Amino acid sequence: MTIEAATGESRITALCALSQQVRELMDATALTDVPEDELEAITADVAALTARLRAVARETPQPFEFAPDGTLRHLGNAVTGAANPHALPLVVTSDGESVRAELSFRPLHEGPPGSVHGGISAMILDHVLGQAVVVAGFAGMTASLSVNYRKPVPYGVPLVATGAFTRKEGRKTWVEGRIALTDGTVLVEATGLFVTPAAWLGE
Ligand SMILES: CCCCCCCC(=O)SCCNC(=O)CCNC(=O)[C@H](O)C(C)(C)COP(=O)(O)OP(=O)(O)OC[C@H]1O[C@@H](n2cnc3c(N)ncnc32)[C@H](O)[C@@H]1OP(=O)(O)O
Repeated sequence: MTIEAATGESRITALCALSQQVRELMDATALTDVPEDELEAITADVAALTARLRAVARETPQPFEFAPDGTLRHLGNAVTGAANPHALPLVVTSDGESVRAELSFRPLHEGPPGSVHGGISAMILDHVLGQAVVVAGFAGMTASLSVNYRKPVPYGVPLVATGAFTRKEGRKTWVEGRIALTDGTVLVEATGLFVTPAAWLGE
């Protein structure tokens, strides 16, 4: 994989603004209660906008790249990508040893009525654990992820996701993490095994 320097920052800013507006559209769609004729009119408007966006299209989302400040970013990522409407987007920070992200789910993420879908929580933890692998100085793909659902995850509530390295053996790295309320109450725990593909090491 080649990582290139970003170009066209003002266009990136516009793309991120569009993605945020689409998130709001998705939220509004999940909660709307407008009459049926209004739904049909809005559907036609959205279809027209979709066609305008598809007029000039990439084959893949925005790539891994170096931002102008020298940091790595992946604007097309489904969890962290500011240019991907699917992403929260999650902002993961690190103290050099572990990783942390403050987040809040939305009604759009509903699984069981009134709480967040378990697969959404697992997706967030997969990413946070992957970042913990990177912070530990390694790189890898998720080989296995074990998730323990302790309590239903509410939406519309501030939460904290954390992840940390536990051990390393050859190309295998184990990490653990959790999603908790801000008072520390653990909602979901996960352990992950990440494997550095032999190809990444030129083996
Ligand atoms: C900063 C960015 C953070 C991003 C976080 C998001 C992470 C992701 O979502 S990644 C996407 C999801 N994961 C994937 O798509 C991975 C798909 N799988 C693969 O590519 C490969 O199977 C991969 C890379 C996991 C392992 O492939 P490969 O390097 O050929 O493994 P292989 O040589 O067979 O095995 C290496 C070791 O790992 C072990 N291993 C491999 N796969 C598994 C597994 N699924 N479960 C348990 N152990 C495994 C093997 O037993 C072996 O152990 P040992 O060295 O003790 O004999």
